[in-house]
Amino acid sequence: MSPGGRSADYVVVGAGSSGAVVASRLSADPSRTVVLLEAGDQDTRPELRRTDAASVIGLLTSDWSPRIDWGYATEAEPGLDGRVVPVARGKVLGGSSSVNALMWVRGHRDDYDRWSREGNTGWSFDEVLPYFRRAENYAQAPTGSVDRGTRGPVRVRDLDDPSPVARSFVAATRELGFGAGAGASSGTEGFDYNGAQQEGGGFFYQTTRTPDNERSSTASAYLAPVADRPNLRVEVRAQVTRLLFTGVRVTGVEYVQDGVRHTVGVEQEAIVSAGAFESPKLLMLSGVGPAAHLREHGLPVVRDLPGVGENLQDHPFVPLCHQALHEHPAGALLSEAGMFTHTAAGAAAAGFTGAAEPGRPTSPDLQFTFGPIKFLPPTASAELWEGPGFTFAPILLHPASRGSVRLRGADPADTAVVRANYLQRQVDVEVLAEGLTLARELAARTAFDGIRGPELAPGKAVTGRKELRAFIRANTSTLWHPVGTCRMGDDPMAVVDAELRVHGIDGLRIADASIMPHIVSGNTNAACVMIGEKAADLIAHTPSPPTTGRTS
Ligand SMILES: Cc1cc2nc3c(=O)[nH]c(=O)nc-3n(C[C@H](O)[C@H](O)[C@H](O)COP(=O)(O)OP(=O)(O)OC[C@H]3O[C@@H](n4cnc5c(N)ncnc54)[C@H](O)[C@@H]3O)c2cc1C
Repeated sequence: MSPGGRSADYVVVGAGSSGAVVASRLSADPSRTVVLLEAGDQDTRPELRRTDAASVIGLLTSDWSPRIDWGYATEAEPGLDGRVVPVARGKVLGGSSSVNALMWVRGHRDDYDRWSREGNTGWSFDEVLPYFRRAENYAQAPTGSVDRGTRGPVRVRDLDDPSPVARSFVAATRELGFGAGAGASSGTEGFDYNGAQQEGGGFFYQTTRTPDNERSSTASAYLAPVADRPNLRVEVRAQVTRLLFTGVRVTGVEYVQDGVRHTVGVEQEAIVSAGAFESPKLLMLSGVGPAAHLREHGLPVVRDLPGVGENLQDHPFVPLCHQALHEHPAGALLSEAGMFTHTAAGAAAAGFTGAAEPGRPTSPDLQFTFGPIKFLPPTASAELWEGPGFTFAPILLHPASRGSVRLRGADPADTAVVRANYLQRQVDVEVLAEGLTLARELAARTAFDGIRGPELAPGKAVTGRKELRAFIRANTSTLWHPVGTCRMGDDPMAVVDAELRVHGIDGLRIADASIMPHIVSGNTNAACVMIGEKAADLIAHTPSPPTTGRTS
């Protein structure tokens, strides 16, 4: 049946980093019909295409930002002195890849090997590498680097002209003895964190910038070039409100577009790619989730899956901001340089998810992003914002804390209740405290002589461990990387199996950030694109899958 009809072979929910990839790849075979339903609008607003730091900040701060964002915020966070933390989520074609900060980071080899060690067959680094490669089109494939994709849809570039202050950051990492890593490339000045060794410091790949300096979101990379496919129908302003079942098989999808309710039949499979908040919310609204919670909201239970909405992980960070002594050129990226390393606190707590964990994680637990802009706490006085500055942002890569996503009610228009539980576990505070100390050591290097003004935040009064901890709890926020809420695995709390099929349900997969068992070591967009690529392959090679046989 044509995708313009009342049903399609595949219905994909959400055109973000993963969903746009799934729909594009599946519809490459003209014998398959694909409908892609996106709650947001077209990505035609010019600001969504621009890549300079000011435009990227504008996506979050303009008066029109609410039109391209879901408006999510956490509940009052106990670990953050009761603060509520806004968590941006793109609501537009391309999803969060249309609004993100453009850094392209694959993560560490061990991130994926760990998923595989835990029983997720097919997800080791060597097995996911072909999907990163399939996605990537590196403008300058680094010499000496491990497998780099050069023909994929997503354009990835070296930072052509880093700002002088970002160069100071990289020089400071060298002064402190953080190397360039193995497989060093020239383009990134000796730092290929997407190569054989992630540990080290250098400039970020300009994730997804095209030669004409436009954002390469999954909408522009994967959907725009195939817009004329007759077997692919893309609907925008189409918010999916419910999956429709016959028994435990998904047979349709209900959505509301411009106030009108529609349904589309599912001949083969529905693929939910609505992101780490909206995917579990949609499952729960459809009767798949923790039974008691669904009943609490008067929802019929199709399948009791207690893990739906659990295991929420994110990347919290805390800023260390300096005044600059003189004006410096605006950066090309919001964060131009960075570093990946290990902390003593993290090492001491390694295996923090339990002694039974098969193999301890070996990937870095601390990332820095460094930007040629001021990033100050919301409480900072107006005069601190005056004049130029630069910011170190230590990021907690592997939080021990876990949060959750729950329904606010049975109305699909409500955002979900997000309890991130940031810094619930003390070790998370300790890793960030080490990060601030390391940031101060970097800022003190000769590389910053001549540009280093006073430290504005935390400020020189905040020195002892106790004061640093208090600063961290008062000022930590998110890098907008929520994952893990429909976790892949084969235990009672897992939601999907290693082929991304929802346990106990037929004709339904999830493909997005929510399937990650553990968050990856770095910004999460590339991993989500990889998940979309791999999902499409799993679906294309698997005839309509039977029930997995797992009981809830
Ligand atoms: C401000 C910001 C900056 C970031 N910076 C970076 C960065 O520099 N580098 C990096 O690697 N990562 C970055 N990230 C994170 C990265 O972009 C995300 O992890 C990734 O895009 C998530 O992909 P996803 O497919 O899981 O979800 P999304 O890309 O968010 O896609 C979900 C899509 O589903 C749609 N949707 C949701 N519910 C429904 C529904 N019911 N019906 C229909 N459609 C629905 C949404 O509108 C959205 O389009 C950033 C994120 C943000 C928000």
